[in-house]
Amino acid sequence: MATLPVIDLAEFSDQNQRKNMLEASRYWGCFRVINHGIPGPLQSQMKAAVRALFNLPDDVKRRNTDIIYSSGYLAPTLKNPLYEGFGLYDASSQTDVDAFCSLLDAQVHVRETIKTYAQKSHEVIINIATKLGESMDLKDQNFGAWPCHFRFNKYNFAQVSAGSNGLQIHTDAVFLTLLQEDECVGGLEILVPGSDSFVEVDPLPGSLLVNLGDIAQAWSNGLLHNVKHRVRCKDAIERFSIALFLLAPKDDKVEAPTALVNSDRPRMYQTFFYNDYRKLRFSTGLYAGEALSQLLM
Ligand SMILES: O=C(O)CCC(=O)C(=O)O
Ligand SMILES: [Fe+2]
Repeated sequence: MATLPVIDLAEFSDQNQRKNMLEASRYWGCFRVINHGIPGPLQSQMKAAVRALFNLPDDVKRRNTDIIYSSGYLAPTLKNPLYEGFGLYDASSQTDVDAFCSLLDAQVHVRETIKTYAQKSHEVIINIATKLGESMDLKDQNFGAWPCHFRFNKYNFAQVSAGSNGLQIHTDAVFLTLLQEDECVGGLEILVPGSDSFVEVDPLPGSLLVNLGDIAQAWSNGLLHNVKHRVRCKDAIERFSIALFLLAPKDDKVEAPTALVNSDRPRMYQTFFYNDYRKLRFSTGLYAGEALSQLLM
């Protein structure tokens, strides 16, 4: 099991927290946060709300269609039979969150929970992005304007699937992910950097996991690490997780700020558009960060 660095967001005046966050982001591409501001009861209510959505009839679920490339409902497929997911774009907009709930005829308490959770988790992800920016001496980034995508994941694990992947090895095609894992069912594994071994991520109840994705790697000019991870089925038990993704700059243009480019660290990636990058990943089937190498200078 990997013991990931734990960052206390309430103690950020302590320089060590800042240093630890940057170190974890550069090495693991992943860390935990505690004292993040999402109360435990809201986390439980959100999980119950997500369960309720997965219990909807199939034709209702399919109303959750794509807004940006591959952002909507994903039914289990032959290739990925254990996985099912809802997607909500743009989770930073209460209007969009409302529209998603209306499409699915969500009950009042489900709608209220999703709206509150979206608002709170958006505050948390912006707080983390801002602190990460500051740890790289970038003070003028308006992460609050960057679009967000919610994904609710369900893994239909059964005895016969033990040992197989619920979610194949991938990097997240985003800047940051804020993940509420299943507090009871493990299975998330991350690749130890520079090796081919996976380690299970140790659960820490009440905490949230932060992953850095491909956009963090490209936008930081290669400073931040896009963690490779997967979900394995261990037991015959349904697993749920809730991921909020901070995607990319508002104008869709991914380009390292000039402060992160210098003669020792020349610009690594061509400027590209985020939506094109999503399409590139899906069209090439390269889900574990390899598509980024096609954008190297
Ligand atoms: O379910 C999990 O724990 C991980 C989900 C994940 O990796 C993702 O949604 O990108
Ligand atoms: Fe992921």
